[in-house]
Amino acid sequence: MEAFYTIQGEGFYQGNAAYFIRLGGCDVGCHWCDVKESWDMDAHPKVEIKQIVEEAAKYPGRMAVVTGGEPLMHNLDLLCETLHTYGFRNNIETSGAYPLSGKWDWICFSPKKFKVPHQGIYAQAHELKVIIYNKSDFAWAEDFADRMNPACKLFLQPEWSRSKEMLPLIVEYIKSNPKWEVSLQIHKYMNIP
Ligand SMILES: C[S@@+](CC[C@H](N)C(=O)[O-])C[C@H]1O[C@@H](n2cnc3c(N)ncnc32)[C@H](O)[C@@H]1O
Ligand SMILES: Nc1nc2[nH]cc(C(=O)O)c2c(=O)[nH]1
Ligand code: SF4
Ligand SMILES: [Mg+2]
Repeated sequence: MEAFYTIQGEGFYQGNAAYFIRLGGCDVGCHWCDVKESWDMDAHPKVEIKQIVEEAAKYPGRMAVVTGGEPLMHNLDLLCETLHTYGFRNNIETSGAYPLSGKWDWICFSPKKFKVPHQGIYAQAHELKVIIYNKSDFAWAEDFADRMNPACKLFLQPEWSRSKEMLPLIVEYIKSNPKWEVSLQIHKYMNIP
């Protein structure tokens, strides 16, 4: 759908330069999704993998973030292989709704109520990032935290339109449950992609 060099605004690598590759297509249907224009897979032209990676390699950063849409609706083996050949570190943002493909250096799993995650993701994710839309989402987040590998980083991220209401709750929650960290979508505050 699009590709751009920016600063990772979320999660563990927040603040680091990264080349984002956003793949078209998602059928998860989050009503608050901030890239609904990505949902229709057919609305976005197909681009050669080599062309995408050669463009990425023009920038000095060597961290790639593959996102979407739901990137795992595509088989990502060849994209990952090509990125690695060019010296990239491969990170993915996924809802976990489809089986994993590709070789990943970092997997950010952001589960959704609207489509159950695939079992394989729990052992493999490096980061769990739960979106907090209302108060009941804290208990929902804990349920996922229990299923993750013990080394998995845990983040709570306010749903953007609900930040004003949810942030004070997130702050208090993390003070009481310090295994969690906050993730704020800092790119939106900086007005960058
Ligand atoms: C647009 S999604 C694409 C990747 C994948 N479909 C997923 O949901 O993880 C990228 C990240 O943005 C988060 N996100 C999407 N809309 C958001 C919103 N309105 N507020 C906060 N986070 C949001 C998702 O939870 C996910 O972690
Ligand atoms: N700067 C920036 N950081 C991000 N982290 C995850 C994003 C995504 O949409 O997957 C994203 C994004 O769209 N922009
Ligand atoms: S899974 Fe990701 S891309 Fe799909 S609707 Fe939800 S937030 Fe948007
Ligand atoms: Mg985004």
